[in-house]
Amino acid sequence: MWFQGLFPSNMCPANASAYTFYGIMFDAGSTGTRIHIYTFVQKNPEQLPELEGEIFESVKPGLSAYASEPKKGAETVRILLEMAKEAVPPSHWKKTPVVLKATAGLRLLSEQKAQALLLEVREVFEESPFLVPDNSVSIMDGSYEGILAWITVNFLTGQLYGQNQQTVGTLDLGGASTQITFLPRFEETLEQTPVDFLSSFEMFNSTYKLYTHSYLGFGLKAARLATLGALEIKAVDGQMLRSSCLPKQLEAEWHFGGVKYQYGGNREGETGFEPCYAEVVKVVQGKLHQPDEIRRSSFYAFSYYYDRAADTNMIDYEKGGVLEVRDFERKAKEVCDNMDMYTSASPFLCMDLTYITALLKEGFGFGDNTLLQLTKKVNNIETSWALGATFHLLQSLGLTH
Ligand SMILES: O=c1[nH]cnc2c1ncn2[C@@H]1O[C@H](COP(=O)(O)OP(=O)(O)O)[C@@H](O)[C@H]1O
Ligand SMILES: [Ca+2]
Repeated sequence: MWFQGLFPSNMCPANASAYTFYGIMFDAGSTGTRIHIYTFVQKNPEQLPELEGEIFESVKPGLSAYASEPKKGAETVRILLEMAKEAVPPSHWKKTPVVLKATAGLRLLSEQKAQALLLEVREVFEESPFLVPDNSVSIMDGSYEGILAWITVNFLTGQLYGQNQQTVGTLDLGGASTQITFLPRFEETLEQTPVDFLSSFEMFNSTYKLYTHSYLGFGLKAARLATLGALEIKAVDGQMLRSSCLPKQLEAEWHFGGVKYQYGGNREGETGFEPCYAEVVKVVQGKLHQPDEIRRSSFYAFSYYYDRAADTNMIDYEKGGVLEVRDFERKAKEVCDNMDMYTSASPFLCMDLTYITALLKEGFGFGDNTLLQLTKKVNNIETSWALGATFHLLQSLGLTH
């Protein structure tokens, strides 16, 4: 494969006859739309390209918030695409591919609304000076989301080439869905796993049989709605949704996926970690497959795992850090049992930390001492499925020279 030798550029000597090319990947997530502009350098025709850098920008809200105004949604993509015109020299525009992949936010919309949004985005792409491959705007299959993020992290950490490959599992917690992906080490894991949780993938001349699954409706924001009971009632407008995970006196409004929700604390009843955990655990208990082997492995965790760990100073916002699963529980207790002290943060902080704890322990079945490597960037590249997707794209287009 062409990117067999695609090493971080600091590993190879500079060469005067270097050839640079680019790839543009849009991540249309449920909470925001992001552009990743990757630069690759081919030092000479015999060598394979290297990843040189990334330009990253994002806007909020995500495309699904424009379900009823698809043209307005596509405008957000146009604005981000303007950045690509700055980043990529005009001489390269025509051969630089641009692709958008949407995730859980669009998966949850009606087919008609999702297609209307994708159509408008496609028009924005067609009007741009970039290369628009077939199928350049689509909703990505959930299993690819996990696989491609796994490829990104294991590529960036150097586990997909060289000797002593020790791949790491990945945990992604989005707004509407969540993914778990790892390379099973034990035969029993393969035997005990439903077939649709296993995916073979070829990369860097090796075939990896990965365990991967995307749980739709188990992202952090979808879980808030499930905890509040918003998914069980038909007309949410005007209904006050209450939870013991929210500050007692709180009453507020929240817009998500084009719907307005009113929510508040348990004025009369209990508040705090214990009643909150009891509420939240119902959302995950018995709903997820629990592979035994993950109790003995460590995982890279990003997206909302990272954000909430950083919000509560468990890790450094820039550098990330290593936590145990029990650290999320400890912090959830601290926040939920002292909600008055955390009034400046999001009113959902207690619920979010409690959900992360319940998802990890009761959902996936992680042990209290499972290690989580919280990571936002490796070598200054975002840990996102977008890089894995770009490798795949460039390979399919044969864009190596
Ligand atoms: O490239 C990225 N860099 C940093 N954070 C990202 C990136 N992509 C997604 N995220 C994080 O993912 C979370 C939102 O998930 P998203 O909007 O992608 O929902 P979804 O995956 O359920 O569609 C946020 O924590 C956001 O910071
Ligand atoms: Ca995502």
